[in-house]
Amino acid sequence: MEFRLEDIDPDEIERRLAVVEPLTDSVRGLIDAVIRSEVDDAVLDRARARIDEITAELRVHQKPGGYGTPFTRDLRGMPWGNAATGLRNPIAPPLRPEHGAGVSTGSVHLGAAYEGPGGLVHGGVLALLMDQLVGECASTIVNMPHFTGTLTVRYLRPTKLGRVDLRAEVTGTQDRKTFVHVEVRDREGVTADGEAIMIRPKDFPGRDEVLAAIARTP
Ligand SMILES: CCCCCCCC/C=C\CCCCCCCC(=O)SCCNC(=O)CCNC(=O)[C@H](O)C(C)(C)COP(=O)(O)OP(=O)(O)OC[C@H]1O[C@@H](n2cnc3c(N)ncnc32)[C@H](O)[C@@H]1OP(=O)(O)O
Repeated sequence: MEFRLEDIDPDEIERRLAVVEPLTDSVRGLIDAVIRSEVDDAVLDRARARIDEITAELRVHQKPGGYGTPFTRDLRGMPWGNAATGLRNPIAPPLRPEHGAGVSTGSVHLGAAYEGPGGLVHGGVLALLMDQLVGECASTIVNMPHFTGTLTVRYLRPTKLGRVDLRAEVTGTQDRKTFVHVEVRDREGVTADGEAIMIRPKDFPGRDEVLAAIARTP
């Protein structure tokens, strides 16, 4: 986990998102189309050549490694490459968590790209979403990042592709540990639940900047 300060204002964030979010959405559409298209092989071949061209164009100037987790002076995080929530990441559904007092919620639409057994959501995808939500739930309660130490998932019944709702709730804290319960529902009710032991790491790159930003927060 590495945090870095990126000193930009809300207008600049909105300007960047206005460009990249529609691009990310278009690529999500592309992923879905690649999975479900029944066009001729020649059309698929032509599509590949055009996509390769676009990929080469985007690679002319790119970051090394992952996108990282930049944050502003107001502690607004911009983890736009995150696998579950990333606003620049076409494989992220994306989950857009909302946080209350010790409770975090989020809803996603899981289509063909998230399939495991036919017509059903992949168990690993559910674990991914649960992991993210418990992480954010534990982190926002004390405004410090937490790692998932242990996440125990029970798959209670199959989860249908389509709308899925998640809810996480802090059930206790002990020193650097925060305990979180999480539930997943499809349109017919609870399909999976989990218990997480979240741990606030003693140290992580960018920690001093995060602490300084928190100290400035009223
Ligand atoms: C924007 C600015 C920032 C501001 C912040 C505000 C909001 C932020 C919003 C969002 C934040 C991010 C949200 C992310 C969400 C995504 C979540 C993930 O996917 S996390 C990746 C997967 N998890 C790992 O990769 C962990 C890998 N493991 C480790 O790094 C270490 O093992 C770690 C940190 C988990 C523990 O290491 P130690 O050195 O701190 O642990 P020791 O000191 O030995 O133990 C401390 C206590 O924890 C228990 N413990 C240790 N490891 C445990 C484990 N794996 N499971 C359960 N308990 C464990 C121990 O028994 C001990 O408990 P006793 O004090 O004795 O009661």
